[in-house]
Amino acid sequence: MALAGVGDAAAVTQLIGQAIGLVAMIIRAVDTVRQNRLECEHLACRVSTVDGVLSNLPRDQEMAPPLKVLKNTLEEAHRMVIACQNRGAASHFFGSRRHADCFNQVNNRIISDIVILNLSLNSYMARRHSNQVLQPSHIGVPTATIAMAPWPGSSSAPLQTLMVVSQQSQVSSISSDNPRALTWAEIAAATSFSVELGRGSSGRVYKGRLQFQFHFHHGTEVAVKVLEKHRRQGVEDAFMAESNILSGLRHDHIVRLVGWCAEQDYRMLVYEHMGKGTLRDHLQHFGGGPSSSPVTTSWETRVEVLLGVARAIHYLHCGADPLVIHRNVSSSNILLDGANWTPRLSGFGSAVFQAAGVEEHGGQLVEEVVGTPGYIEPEYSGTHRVSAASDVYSFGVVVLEALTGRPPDIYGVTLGLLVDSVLPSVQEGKLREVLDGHSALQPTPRQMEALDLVAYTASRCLCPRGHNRLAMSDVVANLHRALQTIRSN
Ligand SMILES: Nc1ncnc2c1ncn2[C@@H]1O[C@H](COP(=O)(O)OP(=O)(O)OP(=O)(O)O)[C@@H](O)[C@H]1O
Repeated sequence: MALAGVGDAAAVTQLIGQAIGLVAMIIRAVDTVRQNRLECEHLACRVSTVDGVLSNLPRDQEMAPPLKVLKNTLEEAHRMVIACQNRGAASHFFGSRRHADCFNQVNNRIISDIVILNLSLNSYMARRHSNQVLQPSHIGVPTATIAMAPWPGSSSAPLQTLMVVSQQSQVSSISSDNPRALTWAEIAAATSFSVELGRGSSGRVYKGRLQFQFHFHHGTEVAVKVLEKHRRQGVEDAFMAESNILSGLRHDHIVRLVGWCAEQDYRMLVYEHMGKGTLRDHLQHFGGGPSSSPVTTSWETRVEVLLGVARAIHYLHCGADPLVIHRNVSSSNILLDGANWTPRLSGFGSAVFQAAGVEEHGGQLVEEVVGTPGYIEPEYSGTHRVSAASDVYSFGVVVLEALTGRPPDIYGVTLGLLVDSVLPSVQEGKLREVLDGHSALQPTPRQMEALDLVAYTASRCLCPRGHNRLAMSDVVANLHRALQTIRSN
């Protein structure tokens, strides 16, 4: 593929700069609006999610056409917000049109513009990938074009997308089954919505089995997440984040998205079913719960699970393209494969693309602090600036949970957070006092040596940001060493 020439690259950079500038102008203008305040705030929230996408775009000529369309929409959105600064300007701008309809239209246009931009990005990355000579570690190949249903509010012409396979050595070996748009009828054929697997902040998850005759997915067990219709704005953003981000990720320790459904008001995400539940399910024998699984009864399996998840987060931070911050790493978002207990990171509804060059400013500014209580990094919750280091902190809490078997948020038991109640003992070298007391987990001296390293790693994930907190690459290295120590037992 011909890469963009210098002139093209400069023009694309300029377009990106203009679009980012418009995003900032819209967000600033919303502060002073007097009319339609709520709608303007929703609009600002929507456009702020565009920011991360824009910052990560390659300077390639292929990006120019969708960028121009997005820029026009942002200009329209900016004019709308400015018009809302006073009543006279608003009635002049909207005329006899319903204000809510105008906001809906511009919101829908922004969504469809981002989807088209994302499709161009995927196609660019697929072509770039196919031009590279595959090294032995590059498992998987770029894949076929798949049809995607028209997004509500977008043009009625079907869109085309290409999925890419990342170049990480841990990329999934599954190469031919890419996420695709599913119709409501296909979902209804797959599930009766009677077996509930769990509930998240955005909806319920049901078990199903795909019925695609003559398709390799026929008979695949799936988990169907139905995003609830209330809180439309949040649902739309979670759906966009999860479908956009997850469909570009390929890793053995990241849950696989099979497809999505965006028909009329429905927003559903379909994943490969993970038959053994979540890591939290297997740790909660503390206070009563299942107690016979290898995750519950074996230090080796626990450290294997932690290592797999650490690799997945490391891939998000350093290997994915664009890079991703998960923002909701927790033991409930670590699913276990039914076949072999392989852990897979899930819960990408709050994930964001990492904006370039924001680390030195303390991370990227986000509208809302999201995450699970007990896992949220204090710096992020205090400043609204999220960074890869925020995921490292949350992972540190997961490691403490795996060591102690205790939940992250133990109000009602000891009135506090796990970090506050357990970390001091770990730092004072009294790990044994807080270690999971399950009868099958009495550690041998070699295991204790490994667990000390795991605990030390947790404490270095949980120290204040900038005070020697580990990067995920170091976490992976430490956990790998700990696992080898256990296996050498
Ligand atoms: N692929 C899957 N296989 C089996 N069970 C699943 C799967 N995905 C989710 N679940 C179950 O559904 C529950 C809720 O999942 P969901 O992804 O909605 O959680 P969440 O991360 O809290 O949601 P959100 O990201 O929207 O906040 C999980 O805790 C798990 O029990």
